[in-house]
Amino acid sequence: MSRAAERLRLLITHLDRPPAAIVSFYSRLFYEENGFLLIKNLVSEEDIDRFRREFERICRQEIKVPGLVVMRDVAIAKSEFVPDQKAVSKLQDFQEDPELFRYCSLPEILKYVECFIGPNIMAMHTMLINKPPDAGKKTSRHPMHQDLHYFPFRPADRIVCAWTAMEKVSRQNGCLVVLPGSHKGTLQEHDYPEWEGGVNKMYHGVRGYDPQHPRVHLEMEKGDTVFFHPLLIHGSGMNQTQGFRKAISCHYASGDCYYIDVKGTTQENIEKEVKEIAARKYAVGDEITLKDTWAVRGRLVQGARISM
Ligand SMILES: CCCCCCCCCCCCCCCCC(=O)SCCNC(=O)CCNC(=O)[C@H](O)C(C)(C)COP(=O)(O)OP(=O)(O)OC[C@H]1O[C@@H](n2cnc3c(N)ncnc32)[C@H](O)[C@@H]1OP(=O)(O)O
Ligand SMILES: Nc1ncnc2c1ncn2[C@@H]1O[C@H](COP(=O)(O)OP(=O)(O)OP(=O)(O)O)[C@@H](O)[C@H]1O
Ligand SMILES: O=C(O)CCC(=O)C(=O)O
Ligand SMILES: [Fe+2]
Ligand SMILES: [Mg+2]
Repeated sequence: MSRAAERLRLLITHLDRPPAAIVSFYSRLFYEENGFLLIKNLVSEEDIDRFRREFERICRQEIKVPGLVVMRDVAIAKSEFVPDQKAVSKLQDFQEDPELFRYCSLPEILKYVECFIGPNIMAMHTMLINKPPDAGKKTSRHPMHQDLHYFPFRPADRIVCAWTAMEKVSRQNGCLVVLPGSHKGTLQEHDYPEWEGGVNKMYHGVRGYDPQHPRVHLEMEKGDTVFFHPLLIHGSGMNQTQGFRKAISCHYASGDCYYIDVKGTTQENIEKEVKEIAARKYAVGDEITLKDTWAVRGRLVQGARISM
């Protein structure tokens, strides 16, 4: 951290009731310098319990949600056991589930999001991550990556992710691991890591990041929320407990972001995979672009949808 930020931090910790303006200024400075900001106890226990119950209903197949993608861990998918609802490792694209989507509109979340990306706010990508106990092959890990690799829209500074712990997350159950300051770099090349035990579909890892870069493990309590920049290099460790580690997240972009053509860029490989999946799932041809797959999923949650 810069000396300015460190002095502010000391000031805040030494004051009984630090002025809100100082806390805000420090928070913003911390985000600019590190690429993430952790806010403790932001989402209520009651809301999280409701999200959990909705997740369980989906797993039990009591409701069907249009567009929802249910992922199973690759180790479980390839095992001989019949996968039950417990084997769900991730829900993706829950924008058509009103109960889960409530997360994306929570005022306490949007208050921060607005500070980072401005008043026009689109919820672009939603996930509920249910990291399973590792079956022994370390496939529960999420390789280090930059989320911008998946996004064909810009500018990067007008995109932010909110990620809320739905229970205590620790090094034991595979908390987030971040490389502070890595968001100041550019988008790197990503590909599947060469892991012996296999790797989940689309879990690309950043190629050749500096292993000497300091790492921070973000241990969090239920309701704690981290906001992070789409260029921040992050991942998560393996889940060495018997419980399923739960988190809910949304990627927001400003309503006045613009789409880019990823042809000829490092993002070509992910575009190819997304197109293959879209073709299978929606029986569409090659005319569908990466842009289209995002434009249909994005939902306005505040302000105006201008160019997204
Ligand atoms: C409109 C397209 C939507 C997709 C867009 C996704 C964009 C992601 C954006 C992310 C933004 C930011 C954050 C980045 C985070 C990175 C991610 O989380 S991306 C990961 C999300 N992954 C997906 O969305 C993958 C989409 N899902 C699928 O392709 C399929 O569900 C499937 C994983 C291939 C499973 O297919 P399905 O037919 O349902 O399952 P089976 O019939 O049981 O298996 C078929 C085959 O696939 C193997 N398999 C199953 N699960 C996995 C897995 N998790 N990883 C790898 N392989 C898997 C299974 O073993 C079978 O293989 P076999 O050899 O044929 O036996
Ligand atoms: N050999 C490796 N190659 C590439 N990435 C790795 C490797 N080992 C760990 N990572 C990545 O580092 C992050 C943390 O993973 P890991 O499970 O090793 O936890 P850890 O941070 O080393 O904590 P612990 O030491 O408690 O296991 C994950 O994103 C994981 O994918
Ligand atoms: O919850 C996790 O393990 C992190 C997932 C992640 O970084 C992602 O899906 O982009
Ligand atoms: Fe990520
Ligand atoms: Mg390790």
